[in-house]
Amino acid sequence: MKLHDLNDRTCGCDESEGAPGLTSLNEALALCAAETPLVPGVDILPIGEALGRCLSEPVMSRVNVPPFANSAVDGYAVRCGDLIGPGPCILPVVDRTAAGDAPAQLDRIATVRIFTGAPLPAGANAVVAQEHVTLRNGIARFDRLPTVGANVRRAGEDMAAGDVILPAGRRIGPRDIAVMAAAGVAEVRVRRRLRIALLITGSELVAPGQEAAPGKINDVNGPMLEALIAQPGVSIVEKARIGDDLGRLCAELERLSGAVDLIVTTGGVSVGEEDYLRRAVERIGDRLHFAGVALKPGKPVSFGRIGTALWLGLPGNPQASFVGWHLFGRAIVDALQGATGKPRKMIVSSAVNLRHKPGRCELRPARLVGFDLRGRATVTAEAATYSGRVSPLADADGLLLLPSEADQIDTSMLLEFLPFEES
Ligand SMILES: Nc1nc2c(c(=O)[nH]1)N[C@H]1C(S)=C(S)[C@@H](COP(=O)(O)OP(=O)(O)OC[C@H]3O[C@@H](n4cnc5c(N)ncnc54)[C@H](O)[C@@H]3O)O[C@H]1N2
Ligand code: MOO
Repeated sequence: MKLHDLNDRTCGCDESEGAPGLTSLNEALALCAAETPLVPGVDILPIGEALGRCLSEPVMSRVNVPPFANSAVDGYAVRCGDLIGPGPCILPVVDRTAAGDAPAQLDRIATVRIFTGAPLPAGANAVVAQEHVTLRNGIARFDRLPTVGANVRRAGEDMAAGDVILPAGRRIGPRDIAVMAAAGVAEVRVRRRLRIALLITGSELVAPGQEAAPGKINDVNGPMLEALIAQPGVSIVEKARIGDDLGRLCAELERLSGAVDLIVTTGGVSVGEEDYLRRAVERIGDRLHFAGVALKPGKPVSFGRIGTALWLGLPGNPQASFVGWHLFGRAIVDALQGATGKPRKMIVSSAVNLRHKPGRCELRPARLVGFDLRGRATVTAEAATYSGRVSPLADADGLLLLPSEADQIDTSMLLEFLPFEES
């Protein structure tokens, strides 16, 4: 990956001084949560098809887990009350029980040969592991007396029938599927699939691989956002690339607003004469919740409503578009689905001193490089953020938050870091 000239200033991010007229990052995130309605409607899915979907109601265990007391080891089931004195204990083996068998009976001074997972014989209350037992002519002998419950997995010790095992709003992961399978849950109710439209604007754009005439560039945001948005529970039902034309944009936004839950646009959201998105939403939309955030990159990011559809206007610069989706797009998707989980966050320190211009929070692609003397993760980042550059994204493990008021970031400061979930 090429090293960038640290002194070059071609980004445009710092064109307006400070943050006049911009909404703070926290306020913008609060508006995303407050102004996003929960989508109506649920799907009922087999648990094996529910990965990544969001529970619309709590899930309860249908059974006790385990459903019956069973042995945690291969060994010999005993009744502790039979075993008195210092030992050794000498007991006849009167039965044999394996996983899947119906429970045996232990109703006399004896032992039952038992295997891991087999139901504990009625009357037995402990299992002696076979490593501590010698067996000769059907007689088991062991020296150490077991305590009541030794090597026994009690019925319901993991989960009890009726227990809430997963809360509403949980985004289902592989571990949740394990818990539901154990609890005898076959199907779950999850929020219905979101319908998202992706509209990439810019007269300069061509599809990657297509011959680019002078003045044209490859569309980065289209393929990048398709990959970022494509999650279980979300369908991109419309995607289009259109030129900078106010009339066409208005018509397209109006059409899409009746068909989807969320319209995501990129480009054309800043202050230039060819930037039509805000004007289009002001003309045909119902609300503009914010237009511009004290954030770098991503300053022009905007959020509003057109009819029943939400609109997220991401900037054209690819790094700004990426950060805008990471912060606001994911928050809006979570709110539409009623997801209660919070994005993962780490506290790190920078392995190198960094400079930052006060006024806007900055989210700079950064790489995890090791640990400091206190065991805290350390990161390195480029000396500046260039929102038009794409290559720093591939090198990064996450986004490092440089607080808006800080001008110097030194290696002793604690910083927030948002790790990427995908590899
Ligand atoms: N006078 C000012 N100019 C700019 C300001 C400002 O405050 N005052 N803000 C700058 C910031 S910050 C950003 S970010 C950009 C965002 O502008 P837009 O959202 O209107 O985006 P465009 O002007 O359409 O494009 C910006 C840039 O990105 C390239 N681009 C656009 N779409 C794509 C795509 N799909 N794939 C790859 N590259 C794309 C486009 O060609 C431009 O170079 O505005 C600054 N200007
Ligand atoms: O270049 Mo701008 O700050 O949004 O990304």
